[in-house]
Amino acid sequence: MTDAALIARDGAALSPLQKLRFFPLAVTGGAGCTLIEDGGRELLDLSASWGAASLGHSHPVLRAAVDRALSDQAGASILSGTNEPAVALAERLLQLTPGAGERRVWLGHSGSDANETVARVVPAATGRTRMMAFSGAYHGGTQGSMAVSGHTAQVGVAKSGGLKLVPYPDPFRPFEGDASGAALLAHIEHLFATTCAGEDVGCFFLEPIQADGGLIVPPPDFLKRLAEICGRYGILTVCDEVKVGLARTGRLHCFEHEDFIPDIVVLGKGLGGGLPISAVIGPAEIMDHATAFSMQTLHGNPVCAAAALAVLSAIEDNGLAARAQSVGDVLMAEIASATAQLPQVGDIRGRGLAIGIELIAADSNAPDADLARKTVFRAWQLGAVFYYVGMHSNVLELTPPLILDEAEAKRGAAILAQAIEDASAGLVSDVEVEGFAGW
Ligand SMILES: Cc1ncc(COP(=O)(O)O)c(/C=N/[C@@H]2CCCCNC2=O)c1O
Repeated sequence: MTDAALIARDGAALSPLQKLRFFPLAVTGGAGCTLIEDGGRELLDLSASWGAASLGHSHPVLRAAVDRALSDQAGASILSGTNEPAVALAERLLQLTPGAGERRVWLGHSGSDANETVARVVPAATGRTRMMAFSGAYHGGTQGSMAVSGHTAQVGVAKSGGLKLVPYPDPFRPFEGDASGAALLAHIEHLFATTCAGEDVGCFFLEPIQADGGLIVPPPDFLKRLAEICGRYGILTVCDEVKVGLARTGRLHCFEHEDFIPDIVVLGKGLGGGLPISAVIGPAEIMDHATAFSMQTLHGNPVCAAAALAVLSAIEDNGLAARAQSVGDVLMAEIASATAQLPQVGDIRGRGLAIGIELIAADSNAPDADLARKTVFRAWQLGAVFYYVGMHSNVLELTPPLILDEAEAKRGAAILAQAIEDASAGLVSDVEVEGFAGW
C-alpha cells in the first residue's frame, strides 16, 4: 500500500463515473455518528451516506448479525435456492408494511434496481404502458430507474416512452401559486381525463417527501387525495420510501404521515444499515407476473438479509422512529434558532431526521446554489458531513443516523449555521470548491 493520501489514491484508482463529490472526504473508520477521516480527524456524520447508514457505523447489532450469517453461510442468493434469512426478511416486511390482499416481496441490492423492477413489471403485468412520476424525483441511477425519474441531474437521459412528469407539490415554490396543492391535483385529474388517459396509466411513482428534489414535504392531504384519484382510474401508487422510509421521519413508513396506503412500497438505503439490500412489497397479481423476470446473482443473499432483519429489530427494540421524531424536532429547532438572523435561509422543512434547509439569495427567493456548495465544503472543514440536493442544487440535506443524540444534534446545528455564515462571508473560495462537481 502506498503512503500517498487516501484521496490521492482514490483519484488514481477509482472511476469518476460513480463519484458525486463535494469536498475531499476520505474515511478510514467510524463508530456511531462519527466518521474517522484519513489522518485521524473525527467528523460528525449528518448524512449517513445519503441515509444508508441508518444505525450509524459499527453498530454492534449489525456486526453480530453479519458475523452470524457469515459464520454458517446459507449460500449467496435466492435465485436457484432459498435461504432462511431472505424468507424471514420477506415475511417480516409483509408484517410491517400495511397493504391489502395477497402480496409478495422482491429483494434487490439498491433503490435503483428496485424501482427499475417496478417500472418493468407493472406495464408487463397490467398491459398499461403509461407511467406517471414527479419532476425532481430521483428513483435511481440505472437506465430503467432513470427512465421514470425527473431529477435535473439526469437531464438528457432517456425516459420511458410512456412517462408523464408533473410538478411535485412544493409549498415554498407552489404550482400556480397554490401552496395547498389543489391546483396541481386539478391539473393531474385533467391530464387523466384528456392527454394522459388514466385508463392507460399503470402506476404513479411518488415519494412521501421528495428527497433529492429538495427535501420537500407535500401539503397536508395532497398524497391522500392523489391516491384517491389514482384509485378511481385503477392506477397503482408506487411509494418510493428509499430515502425517507424506515423510521427516519418519525413513523416506520413515511406514508403513514399521509393517511394513505400505497399499492407498492419500495425500500432501500437504510434497510441494510449500510449493506446493499432493497425491497419491493406489492400485490401478488403484479409480483407473481413471471419467473426470472428481474434477477441478479446476489439478490436475497443471506448476509445482507440478516443485516436488514437486524436493522428492523433495532428500529423496533430501540424505538428509533419515536427517537427520530424527538431528536429531529431538537435538530430542526436548533437550526431555526441558530439561523434566525440569516436571510440566506429561505426555508427549513422536513420530518424527524429528514431535514432540508433551502438557501436563497439574501435579497430574493432565488436559489443560491453557489452558497450551498460552499456551505457543505465549509461544514466539512468545521467537522460535519452533509450534502445538498434540490432541482436548483440549493437545499442542504440532513439525513443523519437514526441513533443521533440531542448533543450531536445541537453540535450539528451550530456547525451548519457557522458554515452558512462563513460561506456567505467569502471564507470558501471558488478555487477550493472548483474540483468538486457536486450535482
Ligand atoms: C428516493 C430514492 N429512491 C431511489 C434512490 C436510488 O437508490 P440507490 O442509489 O440505492 O440505487 C435514491 C437515491 N438517492 C441518491 C443516490 C445518489 C446520490 C445522490 N443522493 C441520493 O440520496 C433515492 O433517494
